[in-house]
Amino acid sequence: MTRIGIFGVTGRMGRAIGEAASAQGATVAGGLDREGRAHGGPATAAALAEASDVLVDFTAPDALAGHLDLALAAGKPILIGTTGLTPAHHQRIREAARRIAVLQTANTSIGINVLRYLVREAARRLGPDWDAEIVEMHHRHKLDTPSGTALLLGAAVNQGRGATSDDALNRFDRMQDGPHEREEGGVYYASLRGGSVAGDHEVIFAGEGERIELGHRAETRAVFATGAVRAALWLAGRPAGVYTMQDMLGLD
Ligand SMILES: NC(=O)C1=CN([C@@H]2O[C@H](COP(=O)(O)OP(=O)(O)OC[C@H]3O[C@@H](n4cnc5c(N)ncnc54)[C@H](OP(=O)(O)O)[C@@H]3O)[C@@H](O)[C@H]2O)C=CC1
Ligand SMILES: O=C(O)C1=N[C@H](C(=O)O)C[C@H](O)C1
Repeated sequence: MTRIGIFGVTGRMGRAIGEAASAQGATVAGGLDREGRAHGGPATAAALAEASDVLVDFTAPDALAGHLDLALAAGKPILIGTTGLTPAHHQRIREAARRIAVLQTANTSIGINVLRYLVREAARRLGPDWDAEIVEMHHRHKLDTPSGTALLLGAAVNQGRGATSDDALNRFDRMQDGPHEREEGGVYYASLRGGSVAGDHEVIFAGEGERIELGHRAETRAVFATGAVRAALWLAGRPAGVYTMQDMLGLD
């Protein structure tokens, strides 16, 4: 049985992953909270990494480097689900992936990863004349804005349009530089926070006289947890490298 070690075991996602593991033939090796306290399993972080076949990280960006170091020291694969990552974090992931398998994704749900594919293909065919607007809503406790998934969907728009980079045309603040017209080709973001919403995302392509709306609603955090366990099982035993949910699902 594959043993999963959970960084962030006391959090919303950590608890949901604990609940999802056994249904997929996995077991929880143990987990750590913010202070590095063990909750089940080995007493230290290093011992937890040793006792796990695969690690998962659903914590906070400033914890990423330490968790990668633990995975590297133990030679164990790690799934990074934490969002709000900067380019420096992504660089750190690429460096670690020279020696261990790392799957980084802002969203482990199957539905979002299929939506990502649909959005890229829609953007490719529609072109920049169709204005792209991304709207997301999450629970009141979420810290990062926009969501990692909104950025992932924006990257899909940029890729579909053949932009020079995944975030080439991103525009986050409509009021920056004062009132002005929408920039042609820009990908704009709107974030809502409130209540207990697990995660809603919508990509709107607005053309002249018509609109296409592609969206996903997570009705429960269990969809992320189930996808995370599936991805962790897939990752266990893989050779070093950076992996994505697309690799796991066989989507390009
Ligand atoms: N990729 C995906 O599919 C998904 C990603 N996420 C992302 O996962 C992350 C966690 O979300 P969620 O579970 O809702 O958050 P919670 O705040 O509920 O849980 C965070 C967990 O991480 C721990 N933690 C917080 N800060 C640190 C730190 N600096 N070092 C080590 N551990 C820390 C907390 O410990 P303590 O209890 O002691 O505070 C807790 O166990 C967020 O970035 C979120 O966006 C969320 C859902 C799906
Ligand atoms: O914090 C959350 O809850 C979620 N975070 C991820 C994100 O930032 O996209 C994924 C999901 O939407 C839930």
